[in-house]
Amino acid sequence: MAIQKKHGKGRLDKWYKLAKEKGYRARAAFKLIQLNKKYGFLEKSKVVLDLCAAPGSWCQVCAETMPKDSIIIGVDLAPIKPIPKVITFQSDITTEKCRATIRTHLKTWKADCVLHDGAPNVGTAWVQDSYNQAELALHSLKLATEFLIEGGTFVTKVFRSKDYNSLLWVLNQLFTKVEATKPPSSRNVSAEIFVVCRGYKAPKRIDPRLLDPRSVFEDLADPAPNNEAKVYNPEVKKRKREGYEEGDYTQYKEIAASEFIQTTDPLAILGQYNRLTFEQPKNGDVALAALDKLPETTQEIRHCCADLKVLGRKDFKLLLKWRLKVREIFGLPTKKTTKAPLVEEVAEVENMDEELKIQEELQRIKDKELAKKKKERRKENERKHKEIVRMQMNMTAPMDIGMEQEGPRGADAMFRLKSIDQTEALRRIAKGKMATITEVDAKKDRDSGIGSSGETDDESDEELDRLERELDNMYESYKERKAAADAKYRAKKARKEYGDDEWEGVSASEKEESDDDDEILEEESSDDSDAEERGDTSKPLLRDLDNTPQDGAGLSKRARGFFNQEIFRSIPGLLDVPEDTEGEDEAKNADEGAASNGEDSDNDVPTIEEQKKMRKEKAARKEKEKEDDFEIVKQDQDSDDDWEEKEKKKKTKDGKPNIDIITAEAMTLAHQLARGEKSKHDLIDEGYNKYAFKDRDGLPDWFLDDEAKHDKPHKPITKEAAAAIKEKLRAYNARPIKKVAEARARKKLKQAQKLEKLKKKADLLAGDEGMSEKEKATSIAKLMSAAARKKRKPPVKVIKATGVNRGISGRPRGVKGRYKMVDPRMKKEMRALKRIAKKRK
Ligand SMILES: C[S@@+](CC[C@H](N)C(=O)[O-])C[C@H]1O[C@@H](n2cnc3c(N)ncnc32)[C@H](O)[C@@H]1O
Repeated sequence: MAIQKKHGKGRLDKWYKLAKEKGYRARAAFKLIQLNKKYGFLEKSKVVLDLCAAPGSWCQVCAETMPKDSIIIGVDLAPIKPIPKVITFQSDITTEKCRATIRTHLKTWKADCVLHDGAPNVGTAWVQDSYNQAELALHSLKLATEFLIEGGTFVTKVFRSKDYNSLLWVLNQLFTKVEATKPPSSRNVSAEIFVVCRGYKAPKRIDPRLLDPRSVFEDLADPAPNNEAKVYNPEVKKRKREGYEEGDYTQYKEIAASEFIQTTDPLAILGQYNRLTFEQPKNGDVALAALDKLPETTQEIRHCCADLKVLGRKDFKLLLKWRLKVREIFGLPTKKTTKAPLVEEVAEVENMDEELKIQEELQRIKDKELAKKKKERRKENERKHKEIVRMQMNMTAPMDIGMEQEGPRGADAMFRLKSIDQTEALRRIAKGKMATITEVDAKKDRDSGIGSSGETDDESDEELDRLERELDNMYESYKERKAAADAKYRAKKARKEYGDDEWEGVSASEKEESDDDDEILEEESSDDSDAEERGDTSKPLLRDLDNTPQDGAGLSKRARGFFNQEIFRSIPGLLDVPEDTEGEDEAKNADEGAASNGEDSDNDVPTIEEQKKMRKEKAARKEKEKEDDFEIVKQDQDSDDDWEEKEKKKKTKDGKPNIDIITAEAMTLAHQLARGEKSKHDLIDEGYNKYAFKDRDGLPDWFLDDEAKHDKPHKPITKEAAAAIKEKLRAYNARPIKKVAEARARKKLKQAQKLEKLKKKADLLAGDEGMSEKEKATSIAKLMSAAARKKRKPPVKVIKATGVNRGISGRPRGVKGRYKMVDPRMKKEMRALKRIAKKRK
């Protein structure tokens, strides 16, 4: 992962730009906005105390969000430029003077909310920084306990350090709800976190120790380090997210090798140190010298001692064995020597040795296998990473990734029957229940294989999951980068998010959804028939959110909305809602067909051809019926919120429907429907295509996106439809742009206002009894001519770019109105141009 810079351009992120745009004094404003969005404490507050408020962006947010005439008090060590409706002053929040000043401002009022975003001077050691932050937070809490109203809210910033839990404990004693959260605008690289405490308990007496940093943050004994884990899992390195332990600030440590031999806890040394040294200390170490000369201290052992942090399990074992051997030579007690006196026990030790040997051999084989697998995985990772990078550089399309996999018959193939061979699932599939193998089944199946250990499978699963997640993340960041650079892509994405993509007939995904629903319904109807008998039809999971009845004809919501337009109402057979009778009819037809066929009577399921034929016959019958009868079109019950749909349905003045067809495909379809070349049944038939039954479950986004780009139905376009759309677009483009239209409208409005004024003045003059008719006429004429006179624009001032004005950018000092800067160069060029023009004449 790239390390985010904490300085320079790294700091100027989108929140910084947004803050500049919105006029906030710091990007921190968005932290409060986001916290308030989540918890909504500002809207209901009348008095807010902002501790450590400079430069004042939180105060700005408070002034914007809180009710009118609220009291906002901001205090900081640094001066705060005045903010309307906010009282600010300079003080240290840890002092008594600050407390007294707040009291004078608040008088008898209590604060509904106390905010604290203080940050002491950071840049010293991490431990010190985090402690100072926690201490400052505790000071702010102390002020909060004095000024906060019962039930009030306290928001504070803290660092995730070892003091964090102590602070949280204290907060929990004083508030009913304490939640820690990190708003999205807070940088990920920052250890800061915000704690929002709601419901101040306002106890009558607070134990002073609760707010005293010395007693709250007093050191607890560190738990014993797990050196065994450090030694035997050297690859898994724990990051020091909580900073370094007290007194343990250096990262590199070494110790004499003789210490390792003599210690009773060798694992502790292997876990904590970087190197075992053979260098003699100033005053000399006999044991170390002897150790250095021993033949057991081989070159390999020396290599291992040189850097303990790079050693693996095997190397550590080698060092431990070496230690035991040397201890024996030096006559130091070992397990063997302590057990030596008993003859029977010696025999036991030998036995253990043999077992140990076998175990070691097994371990060696296992290690070898693991190393091989690891190497393969690393290679695969590197290859995938390369591909992603290539894709991000637009050197390859996302679809190329994964092409080298073994395809539909490979080990990971979706339809591989081998993997379900030994499970229940195969039997269930054979029975026709279309059961799928669950993850658990599959896992069990894999783990039960002889010789394959569960641990290895789990590991590879985890690795695969990790890889997939990594791929997904990379694709997400690729999309973000593309969106940042490409406005069209952004617009497309936004359209997709709001489900406002171009209309494409019966969309595959919607179809898929409805198919899924059907599946569930089928299953439930078989299993849950009791519920149906009870009349219990409530199935909340399957409820349509917009409460519009499903037409059951397989049309998507967008398609239904399209066909709901007035123009299609007159087309018979398009909007009729298929009722349950349709199913019954079909069943009847099927029965009839079966009866007439005679030999097929056992087989209840008609073939696809038969179904199509039946559907056509039924459509013809219905058409005939409708020709005879009046057709009753069901009115949609629009909800009030559905104003967009209502607007669409509104007719224009001349009674024509207000339809907006924007694609050539939709126009072609509209033409075909209007001419009767296509019927509803044709549309339903077309809906059953290869795109409608695609299984997209579990497929990665990059793959689905790429599929969606290329693998979609091609709808026909006619020449006339294309021409009609072209004409429509031309008309759209001929309209003036919004700005021009607005400017024109403004001009018109001004003129109308002027005219209105003139009229009033003329009326007054006309009604003036002290004036003769002639005088009235002349003064009205004067008024009119004055109004008609155009205001003369003041002339443009010419300023010489010499003297104090030489090389300045922007308006020269003391110049008002329009101006033009000229310099000798410009003068000369103008003259030259004039000369040339004269010569040409
Ligand atoms: C991150 S800034 C606050 C930003 C502020 N919330 C805003 O929205 O503009 C942290 C502030 O804490 C202030 N500060 C640190 N220690 C303080 C103390 N003991 N008393 C008052 N202010 C302090 C610093 O002066 C600094 O301005």
